[in-house]
Amino acid sequence: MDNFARLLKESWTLVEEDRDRLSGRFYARLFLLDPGLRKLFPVEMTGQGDRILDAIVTATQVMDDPESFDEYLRSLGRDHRKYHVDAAHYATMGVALLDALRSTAGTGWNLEYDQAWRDAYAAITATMLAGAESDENPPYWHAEVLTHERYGTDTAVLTVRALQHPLVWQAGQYVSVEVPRHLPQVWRTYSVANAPNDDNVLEFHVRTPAGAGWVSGALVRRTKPGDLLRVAAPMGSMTVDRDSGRDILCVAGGVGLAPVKAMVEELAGWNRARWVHVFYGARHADELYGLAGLEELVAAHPWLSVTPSCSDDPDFDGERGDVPDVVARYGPWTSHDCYVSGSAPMVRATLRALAEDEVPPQHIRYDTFGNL
Ligand SMILES: NC(=O)C1=CN([C@@H]2O[C@H](COP(=O)(O)OP(=O)(O)OC[C@H]3O[C@@H](n4cnc5c(N)ncnc54)[C@H](O)[C@@H]3O)[C@@H](O)[C@H]2O)C=CC1
Repeated sequence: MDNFARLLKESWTLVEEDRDRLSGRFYARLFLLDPGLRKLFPVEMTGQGDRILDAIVTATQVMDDPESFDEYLRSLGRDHRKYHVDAAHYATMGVALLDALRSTAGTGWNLEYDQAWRDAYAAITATMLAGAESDENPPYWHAEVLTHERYGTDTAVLTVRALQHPLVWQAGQYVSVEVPRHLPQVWRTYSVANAPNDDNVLEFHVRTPAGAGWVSGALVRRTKPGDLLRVAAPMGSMTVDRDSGRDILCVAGGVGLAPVKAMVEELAGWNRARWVHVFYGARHADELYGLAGLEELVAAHPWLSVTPSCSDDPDFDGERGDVPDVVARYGPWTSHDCYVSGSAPMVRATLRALAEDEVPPQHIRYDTFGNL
């Protein structure tokens, strides 16, 4: 690790235990510097602060990996067009961030850290702005809800049509979604659950355990056909490597099935020679909402196999246990390309199982929603 990356990581340890205070100070300073910025943020700010800081912190922590750094930031810049942020806003946010870091870190902070964060922030925003400027798409698409199906009390599968412009994504990517009617200016990310198509139709799988997740709650319980959503730029690097001849392992937990389904649908358009194994885990059998659809794909494609499993259902007539353990039982996976999608603990456990199996890390792809 070079000195610059070391300074960023080291200085972050001074504030990381104090995220709430850092976030509070960042916003207080930001709105003092430019009260006009307040209107770019949702009325209710709970949780919002962490999202922006998360993005900046993730960026500083991957600075020693320039390739992923560059693509991550360019897509973040494209995505941030939905907030209508411009170069002047980024400059003001930089001042607020440095002030918040200094005052939260206290006496441990020094001039070297200060300079490292200034340089990092300048590099981050330059790349984000370059990403935003190179994007010819609108900042977001209006999207009409076409269908909305509920599975149990907390899961929904919905399809939407992006209206004003072709929306180009790659199977496995995710987009942020806003429900303007119920929660203006609050955006959350969802994986697109179908392969790219000429009809501009996107499918989403949403689950919201009781009481959690405002946007997911609105999408599951309050959204209906005809409603208008907003969808922003596609992001994420969990996409099928078409140049690889390796067979494929997909591990999906719950609604983590969404990107896996999109990838399998896309593979159906061209794959002939690669075996594809999907492991699909839920807690209870009645939560395997996507199984019937997967079985239809299995019937149509001889290269596809699907193994469902349940972790908390003693009556389930199939594999039982946490999905990473089930995957480990079926190994070795050393010669496969592996794709993992689900909650952070499930992804972590799967990465551990694959590491024990000695799968080379460069053959594993996943996107993190939340800290791994
Ligand atoms: N691209 C991605 O990575 C995507 C991720 N997601 C995330 O997937 C998650 C899905 O949540 P739910 O539908 O509620 O599914 P869930 O949390 O009920 O997960 C069910 C499956 O995950 C396994 N699992 C859960 N916790 C585990 C642990 N600690 N260790 C090992 N295995 C564990 C269970 O064995 C079961 O097979 C959400 O957090 C969502 O944000 C959703 C869509 C795409």
